[in-house]
Amino acid sequence: MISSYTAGEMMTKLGSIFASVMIFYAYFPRELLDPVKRYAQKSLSYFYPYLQITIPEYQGDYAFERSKVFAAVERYLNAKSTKQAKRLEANVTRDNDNIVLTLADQEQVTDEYKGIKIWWASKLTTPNKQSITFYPREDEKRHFRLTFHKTYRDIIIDNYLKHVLDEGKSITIKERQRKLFINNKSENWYGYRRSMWSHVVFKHPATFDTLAMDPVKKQEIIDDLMTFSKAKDYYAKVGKAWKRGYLLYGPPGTGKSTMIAAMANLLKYDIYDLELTAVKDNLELRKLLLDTSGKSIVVIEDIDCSLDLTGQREKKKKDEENDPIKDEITKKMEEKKLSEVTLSGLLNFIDGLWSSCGSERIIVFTTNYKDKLDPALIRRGRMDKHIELSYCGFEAFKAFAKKYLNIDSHDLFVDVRKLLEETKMTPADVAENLMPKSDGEDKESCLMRLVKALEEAKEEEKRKAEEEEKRKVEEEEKKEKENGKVIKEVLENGENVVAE
Ligand SMILES: Nc1ncnc2c1ncn2[C@@H]1O[C@H](COP(=O)(O)OP(=O)(O)OP(=O)(O)O)[C@@H](O)[C@H]1O
Ligand SMILES: [Mg+2]
Repeated sequence: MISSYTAGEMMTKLGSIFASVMIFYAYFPRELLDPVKRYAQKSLSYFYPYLQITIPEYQGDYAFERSKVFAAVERYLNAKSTKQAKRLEANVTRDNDNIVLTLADQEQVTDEYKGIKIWWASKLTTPNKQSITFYPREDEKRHFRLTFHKTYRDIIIDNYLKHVLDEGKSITIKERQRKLFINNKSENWYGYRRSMWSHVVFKHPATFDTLAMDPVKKQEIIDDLMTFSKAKDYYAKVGKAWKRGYLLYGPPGTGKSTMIAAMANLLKYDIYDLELTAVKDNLELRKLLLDTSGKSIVVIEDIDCSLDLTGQREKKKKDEENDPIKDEITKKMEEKKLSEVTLSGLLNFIDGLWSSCGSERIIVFTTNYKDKLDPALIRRGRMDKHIELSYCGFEAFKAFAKKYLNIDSHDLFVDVRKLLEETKMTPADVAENLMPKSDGEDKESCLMRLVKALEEAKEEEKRKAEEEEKRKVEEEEKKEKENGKVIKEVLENGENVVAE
């Protein structure tokens, strides 16, 4: 009989059966349909050896926040589904141009845990009531359903679900968009925007690979950071807060800020760039601290210029009248118009950071003049590791040559090495001279430019040293002359006294 149907007739027949079922559903009284459905499900579950767990996207009808469990499961399944599922949904992440693939509706993936097979499915339910809403989720409700054999009930509930959540969370951390926070002036803390920190997406390209410095020193810093980031249990065991302080010091242009970006990229932390001069007083500083979160680096750049160490400065004023460094700091401080934050306020801030909410934090200070800082500020326990970033050495130059010119050796390297030993040039200047100025510029002319710049710098240093020497000699001569004059006067006076 069936074979006598053509394909077209077959489709028509099936279509009419489907239509009849739909009409039956639509007109059959709901009060009768629900108990029938419930009864059918109950009898089915009696014979059905599997258990199901549903994880809804929003818990409760009026929940505005997406369930964290759902989000973690979603991340976990996304990682699995890109390899397994045939139908995926592509979404663009917020503030970003990355594409994230998620399981499409009704799509399934299988997972295995300690030899147990688990089936996951993504479901979308659309209620048939007609409503207009601002929240699309009210129309569409998504959930994940996991199915497994009931023999494994305990292991799935006690172990597997925890494993999924942990994995999901760690993928979220790995893939999350990191942020760079900058503190707002307190005038803007309230009102429309109501925020102590403004943020942008943190996308600095610096990494430890691109940071040119002595490889041994670099590896030591990387190891220190990695040990810190994995030491949750250790810190808990010894009863220390899971925090670490770094002081980066060295002349301008030696890569202090670049290293902070590399640290954040390595550990995948957010950065809180704290501008102390925009903070009115110690109380505000404390409030800002409370508004930061874990997995972050709190940075205070140019700490020497941001803080009014009045007490100390007044005491030292006499001895430092001719100190050009101090003059420069004072000038910078005046330009920035100081806040009322005091040294003790800052010390409390750091200690507070150590003991307050959130863990896994790093604090970094940068300065051009380490010696000018109050020892209390940088003692171990506050600043655990002091890192000096200095003028460009040969190893750092080699890293730049690899990065910009893709070479490991060249005849001119000998000259560069000698010149770098004889003169001081910051990595920023070496990079600027070595970088090809156009697409076609050849390696030799880039190296030549650097050699020339180094020679000029050497000449300049020599000239300055000679000038300084000349100045010293002149000063000596002047002093000697004055001393001679005084002696002469004394002698003359002595003769007069004798004559009288
Ligand atoms: N060691 C380095 N490796 C790679 N690039 C560097 C290094 N040092 C400096 N640079 C380059 O030089 C520029 C200036 O560096 P950076 O801002 O990190 O210096 P800084 O030490 O923070 O200076 P300042 O004390 O003035 O703040 C950056 O654009 C960076 O790319
Ligand atoms: Mg800097």
